[in-house]
Amino acid sequence: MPPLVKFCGLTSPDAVDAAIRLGATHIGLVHYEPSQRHLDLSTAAALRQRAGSAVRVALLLVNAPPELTGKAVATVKPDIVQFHGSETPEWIAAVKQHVAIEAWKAIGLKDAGTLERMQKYRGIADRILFDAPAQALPGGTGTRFDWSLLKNHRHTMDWGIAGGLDPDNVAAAIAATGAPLVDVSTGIESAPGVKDVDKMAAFLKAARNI
Ligand SMILES: O=C(O)c1ccccc1N[C@@H]1O[C@H](COP(=O)(O)O)[C@@H](O)[C@H]1O
Repeated sequence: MPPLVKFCGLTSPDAVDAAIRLGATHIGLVHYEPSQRHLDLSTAAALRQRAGSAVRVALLLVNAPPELTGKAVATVKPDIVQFHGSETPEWIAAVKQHVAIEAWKAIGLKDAGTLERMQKYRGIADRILFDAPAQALPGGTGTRFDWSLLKNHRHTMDWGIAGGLDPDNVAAAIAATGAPLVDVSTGIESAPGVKDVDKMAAFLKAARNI
């Protein structure tokens, strides 16, 4: 079964069209002001509408307060909210009580202890996205984590990997981890926030031809 492929941090209609044409299964829109891929809610809503049902759309939020989370979901109408900050299971459960939405939780994978601690998201997050531990920003930095940490891990939740993936390393990352979903942002850009269609195509080819 080829892995699901999510292109995150799309900022333009052209990038959305290319992701769909090339066959990505998911796209991500970032609403987080410090990010170079930040979209205001009306721009995110327009890109989400453009995607229609051709791909699943994730809205990435970082520690957004409840009112903002509600407003963002109501405005953008994503299929998924990707919580990419330090949101607790209680936080995500509270959001899900108000809005029926698929919730992904990004986890900065530092060591084996992280794999134990993240069990508290079981039954609350619909997918865990393993990423590199937070740097200056909590994600989107092109930083890898140690893939070998997942080698013998028995997964108890749906999951995927992110963090420093690119067309040259994604096949090795899938081989090392067995990831059913790969998520990339920096690795398919020509400049921060600008997606490169050739890199998007190369990433999909590498992820699917293993
Ligand atoms: O893209 C961002 O700017 C961003 C900001 C804050 C949190 C997460 C962010 N991006 C997500 O981080 C992972 C890994 O990205 P990369 O491939 O290493 O650049 C991915 O899910 C991005 O969408």
